[in-house]
Amino acid sequence: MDRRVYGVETEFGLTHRPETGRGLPPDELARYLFRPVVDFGRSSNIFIPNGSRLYLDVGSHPEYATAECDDLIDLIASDRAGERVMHDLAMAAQERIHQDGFTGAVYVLKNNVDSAGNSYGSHENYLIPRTTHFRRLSGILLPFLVTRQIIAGAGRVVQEDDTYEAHFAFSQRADHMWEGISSATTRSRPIINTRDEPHADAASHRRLHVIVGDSNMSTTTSLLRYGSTDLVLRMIEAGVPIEDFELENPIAAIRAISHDISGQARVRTRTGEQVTAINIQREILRRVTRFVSERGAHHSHVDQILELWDRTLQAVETGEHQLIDQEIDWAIKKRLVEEVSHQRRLDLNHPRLQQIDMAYHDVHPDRGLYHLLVRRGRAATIVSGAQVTHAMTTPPPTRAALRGEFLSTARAYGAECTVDWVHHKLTDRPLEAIMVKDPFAAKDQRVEALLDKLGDRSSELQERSLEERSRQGATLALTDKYTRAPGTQVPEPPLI
Ligand SMILES: Nc1ncnc2c1ncn2[C@@H]1O[C@H](COP(=O)(O)OP(=O)(O)OP(=O)(O)O)[C@@H](O)[C@H]1O
Ligand SMILES: [Mg+2]
Repeated sequence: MDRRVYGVETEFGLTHRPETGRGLPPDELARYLFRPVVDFGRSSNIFIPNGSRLYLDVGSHPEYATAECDDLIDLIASDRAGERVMHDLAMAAQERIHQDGFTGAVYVLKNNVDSAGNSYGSHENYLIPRTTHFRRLSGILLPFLVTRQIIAGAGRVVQEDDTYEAHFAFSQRADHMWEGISSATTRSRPIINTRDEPHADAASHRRLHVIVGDSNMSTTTSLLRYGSTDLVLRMIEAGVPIEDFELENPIAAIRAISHDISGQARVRTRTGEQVTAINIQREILRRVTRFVSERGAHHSHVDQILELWDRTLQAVETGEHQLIDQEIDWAIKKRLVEEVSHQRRLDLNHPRLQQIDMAYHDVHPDRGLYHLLVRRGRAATIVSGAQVTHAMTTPPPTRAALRGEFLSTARAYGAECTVDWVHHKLTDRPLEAIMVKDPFAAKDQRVEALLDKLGDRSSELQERSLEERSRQGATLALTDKYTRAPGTQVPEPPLI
């Protein structure tokens, strides 16, 4: 596929640390956090004007699912916008918590394990053609995903326990995966989830749901993670033959690889060969590079992705982690941990280093250590603050644009509506509900016609400025795009 739709869902860790005593229980804290969401959308599971979804499940890990993006930079900006939304909500929650007589700070962490050892995810979605043979796809993709952590892991300080000495690992999520492929997400945690909900025309497409990744702070790591996966998928879709690396036990392999930062951990393929993650990644990169040189780059970041991919493998192979310690999360974090451990003479088991690991993922722009490193010029980034602000209010030019416009217009006219990834419905006009199966469709005449029934939009609606919107709500993402000109009449809905 030349164009692909991508989406990322991120679950966040949430904690309250009061000045003394115990923090608020997680579910209560989550309710504080989501109060502005419920005020805005009358539910804790809503789509917002930028086309994304904000969601609080029964647990206490709030989720932000980006709108459908057809460009990697849009995807990364949209994911970052989710962090900013969570941060804004946390600050508003903190203020109300203080008003209610509690002390302390609210922390939102974009990581994958909390201090009690619970894991939460960062799920990737890729639109793929239905014609791709799924067995072949998973045969190639699984070894790629099992080993992808060496190029895109978030890094983790592992403390000594019954199994391990204290050490630094590639991934946070690797120890929490239980199956290679299955249709369940929560109980068994497969690497690839096969639940078939395409949010597209099921006759022609599937939505590939990858739930193995670590949440990334670094935007360059994100580019490598999504960009490399997209390239591997393209090669599979084109039917390019690739060496069979199917692993005998993908789950044992993912753990063994994570816990050996030298990249030398050997894992067995189904054919009995012993290979390292570097062997597998090198071979895949070689094939992808040849594929690109034969067919050309399909977007402007391909060269950057291939260069960073190669350099990251070289860093692992040689142990020269400084080659990537501004661009790849695990290496950025490892350098930081090593510096602190050296300066303060702490061994890796020291709780302070666990705190550093967590603080790396703090989404707070002043307090979070990843953000601090960016400010000090020690971590590279490819998405600007302005791009993130834009993504908070503006959907990418895909079906998300339709959803955003639909929501914003209905809100301006005070018309109740419901949307999901494919449906658009005005509550008062249920028979006119519109289904948009094409995730690339940024325009749809039927949606336009339905909105036209609300009024003469071009003369009655006024777009509000960013300044005006930033004064309105707890977060820019939960503000209205339009105001309605005074005196505008809203037409009566049809009698049904
Ligand atoms: N046709 C599509 N192809 C690929 N990605 C899509 C498509 N349609 C939507 N997406 C993306 O898929 C993600 C769906 O997130 P959502 O959390 O709603 O799904 P889910 O994980 O299947 O559901 P849940 O979290 O309720 O279990 C979003 O990031 C969205 O942008
Ligand atoms: Mg989800």
